[in-house]
Amino acid sequence: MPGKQPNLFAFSDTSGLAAALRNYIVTSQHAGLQRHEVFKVAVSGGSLPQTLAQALLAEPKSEEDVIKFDKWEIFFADERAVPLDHEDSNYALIKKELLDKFPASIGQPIVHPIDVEHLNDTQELADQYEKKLVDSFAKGDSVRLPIFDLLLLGSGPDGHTCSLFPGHPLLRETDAWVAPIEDSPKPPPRRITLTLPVITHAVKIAFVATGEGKKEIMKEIFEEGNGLPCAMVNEAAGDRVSWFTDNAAVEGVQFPRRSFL
Ligand SMILES: O=C(O)[C@H](O)[C@@H](O)[C@H](O)[C@H](O)COP(=O)(O)O
Repeated sequence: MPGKQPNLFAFSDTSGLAAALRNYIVTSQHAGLQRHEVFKVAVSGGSLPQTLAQALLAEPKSEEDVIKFDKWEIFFADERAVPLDHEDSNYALIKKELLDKFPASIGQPIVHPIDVEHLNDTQELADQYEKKLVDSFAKGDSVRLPIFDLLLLGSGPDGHTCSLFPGHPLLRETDAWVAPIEDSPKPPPRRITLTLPVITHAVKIAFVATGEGKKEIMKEIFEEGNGLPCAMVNEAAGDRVSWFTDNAAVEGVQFPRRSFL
């Protein structure tokens, strides 16, 4: 249905992509601050944090373009059940790529890592993370789902996003906000992840997918769907979803590109 389709943006290089992503994040930040004076974001791991750093660490072009990092609350869209200083930790990755590089003078965000007390029990790890979401989003009220201002996600070469993998029973989860997974086909196997209802309920969802290695799966996601997790997000959230890609990742993909204005 026109207007309800995801936005597909393709750039010739990562600097063009990063500049547009910065613009999009700033617009989303502005909307979040208008709405509730904070900006609630969840981020994934993989190659995303590096692109994010390129986008966010650039000098602001105007007053409007300033990243108000001290107003951000950062959650993890998925996380591996490992200590926070482990090389597989998404927290460690974001810290290294982004948080540590942001000058302290502009203020620090509130960051919500997993509670490493529960690394041996992924169900408890997920439950405790869900409690953090309840504390932040529900504040004593009963809410059906948290509404993130923005999700910043990646797509795996098999069409997974967060730690939701093709054909996995977790794709049918309807109640939990955060779920454990013990058999992730992408190592490490033990993780927690936001569930599909939480992902598709966000105000905005941005995917970043770059490189030739993504070409085949992008074709499948956009042309066939095939119940792939990324396609499920596209279908459920429609034009609240924006894909930031490079030309190599979408070469030959039959889906209308939008120009980023
Ligand atoms: O923890 C993870 O494994 C990630 O959160 C995962 O969902 C990632 O975003 C995709 O696998 C894309 O990764 P790339 O951008 O590295 O391809």
